[in-house]
Amino acid sequence: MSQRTLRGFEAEARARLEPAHYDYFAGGAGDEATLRANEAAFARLGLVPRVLRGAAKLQTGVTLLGSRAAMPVLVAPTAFHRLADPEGERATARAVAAAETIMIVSMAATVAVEDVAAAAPGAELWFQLYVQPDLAFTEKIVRRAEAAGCKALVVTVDSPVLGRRERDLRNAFHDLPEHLCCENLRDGDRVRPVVMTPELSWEHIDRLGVMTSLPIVLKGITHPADARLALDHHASAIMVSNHGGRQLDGMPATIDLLPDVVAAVGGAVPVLLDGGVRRGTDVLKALALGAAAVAVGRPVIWGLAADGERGVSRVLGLLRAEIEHALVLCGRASVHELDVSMVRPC
Ligand SMILES: Cc1cc2nc3c(=O)[nH]c(=O)nc-3n(C[C@H](O)[C@H](O)[C@H](O)COP(=O)(O)O)c2cc1C
Ligand SMILES: CC(C)CC(=O)C(=O)O
Repeated sequence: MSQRTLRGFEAEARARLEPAHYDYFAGGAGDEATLRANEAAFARLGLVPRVLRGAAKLQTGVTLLGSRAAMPVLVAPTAFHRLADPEGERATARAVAAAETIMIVSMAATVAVEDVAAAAPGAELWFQLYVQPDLAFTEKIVRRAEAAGCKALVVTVDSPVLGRRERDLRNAFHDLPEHLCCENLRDGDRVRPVVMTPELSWEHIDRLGVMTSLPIVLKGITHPADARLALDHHASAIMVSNHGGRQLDGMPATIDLLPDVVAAVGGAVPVLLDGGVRRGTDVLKALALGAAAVAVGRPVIWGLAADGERGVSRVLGLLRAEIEHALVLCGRASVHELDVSMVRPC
């Protein structure tokens, strides 16, 4: 067992998971070119350190939309945690609370958002929403997230339809097992399916802005023109994401898309990034290129499948340690001191 790196956790998780469930978590859309590109692009960037700057006392904390995180790494929203561990999202949230960071709870969680919040008092939770075509039902979901104490609404905008995931097609993985369901979609005595909204448009974002006073984060913005539109439509933050390569295959890596989005936003709101972050040095590269923080998706699932809450704690702890180590080696005392001059192709 090699659990000294985030990638080591994947091997352990793979050994424990049902093969079709492993494929669901690990896989991407189409040829999985974007899935591979996300990690490969980080490897093509190098960090150029400064020296002799006496960086002994480190500062890794960030504040995002009023939520405090002890490191610039959030937990990205991922569905179906109870496929990885019986405690599911409860275990993830406890580990996130201990690591003092932020969990973006998926609308497609297998534990209700109220129960996630109750399991981890003190955890900073944001809620991810897929706008449902039934806007009255969408509003009910938003109200539940607000009442559970979620501090931001993360609206996923890259999924007007679901990506074509060929591993899932091959495995005929369409549904959760009988004993699990998307608890946030309970409606009376039935559970609604997750439905994508092909007609999703800026008008929906405007309506959500009226519906809630929570800050709205748009997840899945990649084109600079959309980043500018997001500002016009009062987004409080933007998340550069290609959904971990699970939606439009053939998209560039997120780290390669980040600089143009950062330039378009011009500092007006925080820009977050996810996709392929596997090392503390990846976090530093993203921050140097203008991200306010990053999020990790699969590594958290690998930790959860390998060893439940402890596994997620280990994954988050490894990232924190790697960030601190890389910061010192880069001659920086704070995650706020990173700038574009320290990133070069390698
Ligand atoms: C198994 C799995 C489930 C996911 N479920 C959701 C989801 O419910 N909502 C969402 O907005 N994104 C979802 N995502 C995308 C993640 O939020 C994130 O964009 C992606 O995982 C980041 O890439 P990484 O896995 O390389 O860190 C999911 C990703 C995975 C791998
Ligand atoms: C339930 C799914 C729509 C969750 C998701 O976003 C994903 O699998 O990428």
